[in-house]
Amino acid sequence: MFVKHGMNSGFSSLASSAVLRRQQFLIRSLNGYSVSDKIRMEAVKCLSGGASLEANAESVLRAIAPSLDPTRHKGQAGKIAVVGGCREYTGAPYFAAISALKIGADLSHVFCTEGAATVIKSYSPELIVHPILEESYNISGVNDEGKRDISKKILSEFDKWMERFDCLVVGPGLGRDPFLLECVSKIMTRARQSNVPIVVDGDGLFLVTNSIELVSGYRLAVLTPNVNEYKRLVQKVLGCDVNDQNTHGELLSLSKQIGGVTILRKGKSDLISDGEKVQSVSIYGSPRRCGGQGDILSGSVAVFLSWARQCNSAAERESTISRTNPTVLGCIAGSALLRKAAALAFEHKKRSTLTTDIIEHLGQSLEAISPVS
Ligand SMILES: NC(=O)C1=CN([C@@H]2O[C@H](COP(=O)(O)OP(=O)(O)OC[C@H]3O[C@@H](n4cnc5c(N)ncnc54)[C@H](O)[C@@H]3O)[C@@H](O)[C@H]2O)[C@@H](O)CC1
Ligand SMILES: Nc1ncnc2c1ncn2[C@@H]1O[C@H](COP(=O)(O)OP(=O)(O)OP(=O)(O)O)[C@@H](O)[C@H]1O
Ligand SMILES: [Mg+2]
Repeated sequence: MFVKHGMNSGFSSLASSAVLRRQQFLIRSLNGYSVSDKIRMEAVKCLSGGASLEANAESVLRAIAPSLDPTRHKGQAGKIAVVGGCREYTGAPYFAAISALKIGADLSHVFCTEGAATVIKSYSPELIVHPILEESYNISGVNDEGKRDISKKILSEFDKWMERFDCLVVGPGLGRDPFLLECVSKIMTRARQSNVPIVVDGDGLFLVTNSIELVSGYRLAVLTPNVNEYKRLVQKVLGCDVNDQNTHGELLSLSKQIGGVTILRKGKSDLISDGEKVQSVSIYGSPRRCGGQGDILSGSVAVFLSWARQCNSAAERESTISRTNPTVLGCIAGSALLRKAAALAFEHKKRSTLTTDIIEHLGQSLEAISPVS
């Protein structure tokens, strides 16, 4: 009994000293004010825009990063699921899922095809991999009724887990197989019914561009298009070609047209809009354009938006922030972190910088912005 009591008080003093150290750091970096007020004011400033469109991305990240409090249990820092991984692609879902863990999520799942599952598991024992998706080539002899049964089984397997997730990332390395995409549409519909946020990337954007109703009007959806994916989205939704003379107006219209879905348009500067305003993140990144950086971003946005949602409910209870959009905060923080990590990786590896090198710098970049103590 005595020992147990001693351990508890040891833990709580450890907890309070860690919290104290974090608060002291924040006070030093924010010059005065009450720490929580100032952090939230910074976050509000970032959302309310002001003269500059450039988001105060590092402040946003600091505002939403949870402290590493020993009283918290496994899962509270985020449970993320990536839906992706097929015959062609195993790297993309791995990059997204492992990035979520490296940033601080507690659990990261991958839902993929059976063939991809073995490969993804072999990359990392940290990931929880569910080999549930099917591609047409694998069920070529199956009739329509059999396909409906397979589809139902996939959905019920996914349903067992879905309520546990703080965010889904749909699309990295998903492929474009029609049967697989039809099943993923149903997964997205279920997630939406349960109010689980969805980050849509890669081939998920191919799916959504052709079936915009999957996300239309869903305020917990984030689309992260690259140059090609954006072009296709604009053509389909706005019915015109991309207009580089009206970048911000076009992004605003696109988001509004899809019912206020948050869009992160990747490029030289990342542009973010939820139809209300446009924010940009232009922190210097890397001149290397190796494949997979977008996958890091989608996994990161999933974690940060989950953290921002937790933050929001605490803030709302205190009536400090009345209008904050966690999906926008998540995008700003994700973009800033990826760019910072890419810059660090490039400093070391120069022309040979690869996505795995950037992932290795996520922790160091996060620590530089929001130190643990
Ligand atoms: N290692 C992996 O497994 C990777 C898989 N990926 C997956 O690959 C699938 C297809 O994604 P993609 O990004 O290739 O699809 P896109 O439709 O964006 O790209 C198709 C082609 O367009 C070209 N392109 C890309 N950026 C361009 C630019 N800025 N200007 C002009 N042309 C450009 C590229 O040569 C690419 O082959 C997705 O599921 C994605 O997640 C990628 O994430 C990359 C890494
Ligand atoms: N021209 C650029 N200059 C600087 N940074 C860029 C540029 N283009 C993209 N980026 C950065 O790289 C990140 C990934 O964007 P990219 O366009 O490569 O995505 P993607 O094509 O979806 O990547 P992936 O290969 O993972 O699918 C963006 O968040 C952005 O910060
Ligand atoms: Mg991509």
